[in-house]
Amino acid sequence: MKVSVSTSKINGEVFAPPSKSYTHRAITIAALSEECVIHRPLLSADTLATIRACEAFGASIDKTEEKLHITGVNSKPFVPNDVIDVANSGTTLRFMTAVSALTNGVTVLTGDGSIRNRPNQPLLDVLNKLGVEAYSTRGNGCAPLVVRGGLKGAITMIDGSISSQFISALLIACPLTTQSTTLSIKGEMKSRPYVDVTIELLESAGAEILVEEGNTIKFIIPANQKYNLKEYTVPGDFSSASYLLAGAAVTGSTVTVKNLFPSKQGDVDIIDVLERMGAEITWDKENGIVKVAGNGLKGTTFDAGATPDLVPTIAVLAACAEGVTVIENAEHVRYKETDRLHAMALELTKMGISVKEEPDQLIITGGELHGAELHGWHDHRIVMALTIAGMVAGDTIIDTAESVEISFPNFFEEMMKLGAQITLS
Ligand SMILES: O=C(O)C1=C[C@@H](OP(=O)(O)O)[C@@H](O)[C@H](O)C1
Ligand SMILES: C=C(OP(=O)(O)O)C(=O)O
Repeated sequence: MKVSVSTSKINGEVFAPPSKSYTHRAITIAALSEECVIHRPLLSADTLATIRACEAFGASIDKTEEKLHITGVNSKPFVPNDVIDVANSGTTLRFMTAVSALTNGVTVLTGDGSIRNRPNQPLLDVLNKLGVEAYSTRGNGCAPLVVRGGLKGAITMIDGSISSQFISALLIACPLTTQSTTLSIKGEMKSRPYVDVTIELLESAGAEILVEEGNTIKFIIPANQKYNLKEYTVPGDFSSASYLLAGAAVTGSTVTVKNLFPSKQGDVDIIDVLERMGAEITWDKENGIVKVAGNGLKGTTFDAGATPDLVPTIAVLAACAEGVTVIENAEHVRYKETDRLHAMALELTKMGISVKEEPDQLIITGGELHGAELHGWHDHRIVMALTIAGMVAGDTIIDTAESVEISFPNFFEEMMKLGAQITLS
């Protein structure tokens, strides 16, 4: 699908969609519990992959738009009777690799072309130290993965610089084993807020994880725990909201986004960044309402260590701002659905913006965007960010637009309701 974007202003009120990260965790932890109702889940291509995988492990899931009723496997996932296909979802692959380690048989996990190029070796290495046989069929750390269950606790270590999803996955599986686990983090722990989201959900399910901060972060995971998630309401998604808020900021529009309550999501930082760049922004935390009005933006420095998913949005804000923006500490942004540093550098350059790409940085000099034919890289965040850029430039066509299905299926409809001049073909 292609999206054609003309210069647009957007105005009005919109609800942020439910959080993808919270939905993945709620489904997985509910599937390992006995019985749970999840209210307002995100139903998107990625969370549907998690639903399918949990069903393959023996959970039964009844779904409507408004809720999921999950009958879980009470800590004992079955051996799936087919390969698990996670489609495009990294979170699903990493979480289900760890769930596979809890079975008493062999699971094979694979996904689409993008997923089969994303790294998992640090997770496989730790699982092998925890009594599991886990390997990549091609020996390169990428899916297809094979996991023979038998997870036990141990004292071990993992590299924190590639993906926090490895840590979240282990935090979900290890409490259900018969020996405790201590997991130390080697190097800088990237995307830390996502691990905090995992712990928040585990605690809602009655689990206990101890965290030792210090030069080395340590997670101490007591054994023989059970999950008892009974009822959970998914909060709004700040990463998805970033496109709505940035869309208003770059087009000089006024937009109100609801369903944005304080949360452990790191991407809540978008509010701070917009403020720093000069947008007029207010956040009524009690009522979960963010209101933004576009104003001439100016460049900033942004550390992407904790919030990689904001990078495409901030790259577009930078392109529309006066002066230079440095997006730094961003190497891990290359290991997503696509290499997002490279993709954004290339596409913004096509729109006439000067972008310098370093191994872990983008240096973007704001300027006048012009319309262009752009590649969406089959990546939801690239497509949504470039749509915002197109609303400034006009005459912009972006391919692979269907990929918004991954996290924000009604993105274009919501934008059109706000007045964006968009056509799909
Ligand atoms: O755990 C999660 O829900 C996620 C963690 C982050 O990945 P990394 O930890 O690989 O950076 C983020 O980019 C992804 O969109 C969702
Ligand atoms: C990287 C993302 O998700 P995942 O890792 O689950 O594919 C994302 O949503 O931007």
